[in-house]
Amino acid sequence: MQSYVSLTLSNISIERGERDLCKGLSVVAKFGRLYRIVGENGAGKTSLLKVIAGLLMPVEGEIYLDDRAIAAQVNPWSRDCLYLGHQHGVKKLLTVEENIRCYCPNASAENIHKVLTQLGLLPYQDTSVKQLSAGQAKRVALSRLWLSNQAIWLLDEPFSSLDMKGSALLEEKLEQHLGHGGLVILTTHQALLRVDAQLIELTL
Ligand SMILES: Nc1ncnc2c1ncn2[C@@H]1O[C@H](COP(=O)(O)OP(=O)(O)OP(=O)(O)O)[C@@H](O)[C@H]1O
Repeated sequence: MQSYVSLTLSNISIERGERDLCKGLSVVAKFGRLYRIVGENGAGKTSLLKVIAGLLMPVEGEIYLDDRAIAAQVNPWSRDCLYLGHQHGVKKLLTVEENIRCYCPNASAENIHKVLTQLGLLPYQDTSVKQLSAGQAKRVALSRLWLSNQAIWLLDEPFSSLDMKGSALLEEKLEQHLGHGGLVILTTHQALLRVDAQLIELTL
């Protein structure tokens, strides 16, 4: 994993469907910390995550990784940034293991076994995702975090559908990522029990 100091959102304005979602938002997000985007339904939390992920263009503003504008990055942004949207992003007709192999084609059999064990998915390794519960399918989607090399995790509602054990497991993983110098920016309607969150408030 590459090491960085900060991700800076500078004067970001986002508009969707001719509605302003945020105007002139500036945040310096430090690596090693977790940022939680807060705001009511429709405030623009998902939209802001998509802007940071490079999936949506802001009407103005710039994003910098340390002192380099992301647009000017030589390496693809995906090398540093893992975005998990609140759609599961799992292929329902594939098995659990096939999904994980799609996400991480270079993962060793040993690592995949480890991740399946940690996420309680080992008994479902060869089961197609369409036969899983919502929480189990969410665990498949989240397996990317266990195999990720990216420093920046952008997570839209990562706790949704997870039971208490799954939520604790995910928080532990986030804590570990921060401890390794990673940066997490997420949305969640759930209280975080283990990790301190800095808030990015979206209010217009
Ligand atoms: N594809 C789209 N085209 C036009 N407008 C959109 C589109 N997607 C979302 N919007 C609008 O953008 C606004 C912000 O949506 P967004 O999903 O970012 O909010 P949110 O804060 O994540 O909401 P929630 O808490 O309900 O998940 C909403 O008013 C929504 O109607």
